[in-house]
Amino acid sequence: MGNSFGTLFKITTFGESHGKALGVIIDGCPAGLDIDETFIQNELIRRKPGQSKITTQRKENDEFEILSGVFEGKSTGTPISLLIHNTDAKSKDYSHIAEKYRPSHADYTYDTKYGIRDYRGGGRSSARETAARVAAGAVAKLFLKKIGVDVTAYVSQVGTIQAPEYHEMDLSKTEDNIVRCPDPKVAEEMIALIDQTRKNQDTIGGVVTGVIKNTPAGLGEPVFDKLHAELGKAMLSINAVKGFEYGSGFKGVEMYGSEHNDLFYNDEGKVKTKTNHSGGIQGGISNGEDIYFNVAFKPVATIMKDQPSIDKTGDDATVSGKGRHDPCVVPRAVPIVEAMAALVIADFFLINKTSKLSD
Ligand SMILES: Cc1cc2nc3c(=O)[nH]c(=O)nc-3n(C[C@H](O)[C@H](O)[C@H](O)COP(=O)(O)O)c2cc1C
Ligand SMILES: C=C(O[C@@H]1CC(C(=O)O)=C[C@@H](OP(=O)(O)O)[C@H]1O)C(=O)O
Repeated sequence: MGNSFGTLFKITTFGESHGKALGVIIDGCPAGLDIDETFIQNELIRRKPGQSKITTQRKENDEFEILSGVFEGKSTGTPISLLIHNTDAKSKDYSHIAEKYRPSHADYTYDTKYGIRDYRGGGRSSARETAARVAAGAVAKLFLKKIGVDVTAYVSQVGTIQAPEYHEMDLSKTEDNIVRCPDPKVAEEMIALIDQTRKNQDTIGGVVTGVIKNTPAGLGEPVFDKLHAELGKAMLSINAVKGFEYGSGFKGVEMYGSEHNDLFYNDEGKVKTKTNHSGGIQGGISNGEDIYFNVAFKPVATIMKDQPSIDKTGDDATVSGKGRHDPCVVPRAVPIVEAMAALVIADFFLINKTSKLSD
């Protein structure tokens, strides 16, 4: 609850957007894992702010320091703690929201719950916190690499502009453009739309699709902690997320059972299905097919225009758009979605180790 996530591969994050630093404690990473710091840094670079004209202009390098849990390049089985300093906060630009509530951000709800709010940027509610998740997710990815599981994500929609289905594109091209859509033509249209929206002092939403390949069959709990339920929780815990669907998702309701059922066949001794409307999960448990899912992100709340709102006393107030903000979150949300997915799969992999005598 609160600041922690996971059962056996557990993380706790800490820190605020304009505080001294933020970080994560990873508790449960098995000992003996090679902790490739260059890989972790690259994942943080993929998420960091200030990377292109279609992201927030705050410039953080997001360099990290490991404080514990790693010895001679390997995890020791003790908690791994990892710190990222904030170096470009410019907190004075945010005093205008000390007493006023930005529509659709977390200002009002934080004040209501705690009676005190770090108004510098979004404080704890800022997606800056997700840097810590990406660092932890990178460690989970290193663990998953060992067992051959591959977690990727890409931008599949911005506004009404949509990319083709994931199997119709080369996902290795996702990092080739600043919006992180593997289809170069669609990517260009998405970038133009985000850029125009930014110039209009507005923001826009989008969808990130996650694809997990080579998951062993059998991960996930059969009742409450189903694999898709945990993936859904992980994704819905990311800032600005409004929807989660996996496999055929909401579109599946338009099909008949005869079309929707994934027919089994024997592929030289391996059980496979001819279609994958199940999204690689049946009964809450992975079946070995690709796991794929969509995560919907709303348009960013802080827009660069004046908007009517109220202040702390309930009086009418105008909130002006100040500070440095993303015009659309999805390009930078890609590594966050991957990180959260990797944490869920790593966690279930450890949990599964205790579910069968023969393992
Ligand atoms: C990668 C990423 C970047 C974001 N950047 C901004 C931003 O610059 N400005 C903003 O107002 N919200 C931004 N958000 C969304 C807010 O953090 C989020 O709307 C806020 O915490 C309120 O939570 P909610 O939208 O989930 O209700 C971003 C979200 C993500 C995932
Ligand atoms: C700094 C980052 O993105 C921030 C996410 C964010 C928000 O409200 O979510 C608001 C902006 O920053 P601040 O907290 O200063 O208002 C973004 O720049 C980051 O992701 O590292």
